[in-house]
Amino acid sequence: MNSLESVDTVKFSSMRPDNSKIPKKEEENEFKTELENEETKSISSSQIAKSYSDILALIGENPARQGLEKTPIRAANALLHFTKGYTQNINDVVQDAIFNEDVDDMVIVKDIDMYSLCEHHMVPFFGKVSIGYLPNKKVIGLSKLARIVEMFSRRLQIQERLTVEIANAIMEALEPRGVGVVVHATHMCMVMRGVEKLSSKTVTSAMLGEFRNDSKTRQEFLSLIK
Ligand SMILES: Nc1nc2c(ncn2[C@@H]2O[C@H](COP(=O)(O)OP(=O)(O)OP(=O)(O)O)[C@@H](O)[C@H]2O)c(=O)[nH]1
Ligand SMILES: [Zn+2]
Repeated sequence: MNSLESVDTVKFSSMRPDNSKIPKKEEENEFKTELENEETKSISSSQIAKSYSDILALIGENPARQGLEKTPIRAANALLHFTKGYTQNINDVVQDAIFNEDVDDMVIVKDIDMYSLCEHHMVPFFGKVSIGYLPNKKVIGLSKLARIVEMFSRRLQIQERLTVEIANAIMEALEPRGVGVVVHATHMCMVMRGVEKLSSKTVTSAMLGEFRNDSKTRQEFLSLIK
């Protein structure tokens, strides 16, 4: 097995050698202490670092030269940060920050910074996320909307799925009358390589509940996030 395969196995395989299913990260984390999570992270980062060392050699670099000595472990820790969303679930993220409140007007948090990695090239795409919802006697802590964006963007993604996952998670956690999510992003895989279109922006949206069914609600949201 080469080292890239071993990284695959550590991070992404869902089967044990005896073919029993390894629990999903979310399930696993419920039973793990913080110390065990730290240990898992350190095993993953040293295995990923080994692979980065191989990659440095494969691109013609000398992984042993002074400037690169710590690069594999730095890059491994950076990759684990960029993909930390795999270790989070919606309950941990939202915690108890859902409050009963007799309000029913639209709530919007706009221009939430978002950084993700495209799943096709593992190259960054980044931009802004705007979220609106119509409360149904409950509101969510505002920071939790940004934390939900973090949870789904810190994974390998495509922009369309990221947008829908954010909307669905808010719908399930808060049960509002509707949710709207709009994402504006620049894909570095279209800027630094490939078609090399510096100014292109991708816009995606997900509209659920009254945001989908009622054009006035949708229009109000879209004009407020302009
Ligand atoms: N729909 C969608 N496509 C994406 C996203 N991020 C990257 N892509 C596209 O994924 C596609 C992968 O196409 P391929 O032809 O398999 O890969 P490629 O040869 O590297 O493509 P080019 O980027 O055109 O050079 C490209 O068209 C990318 O622009 C995303 O978030 N959503
Ligand atoms: Zn890409």
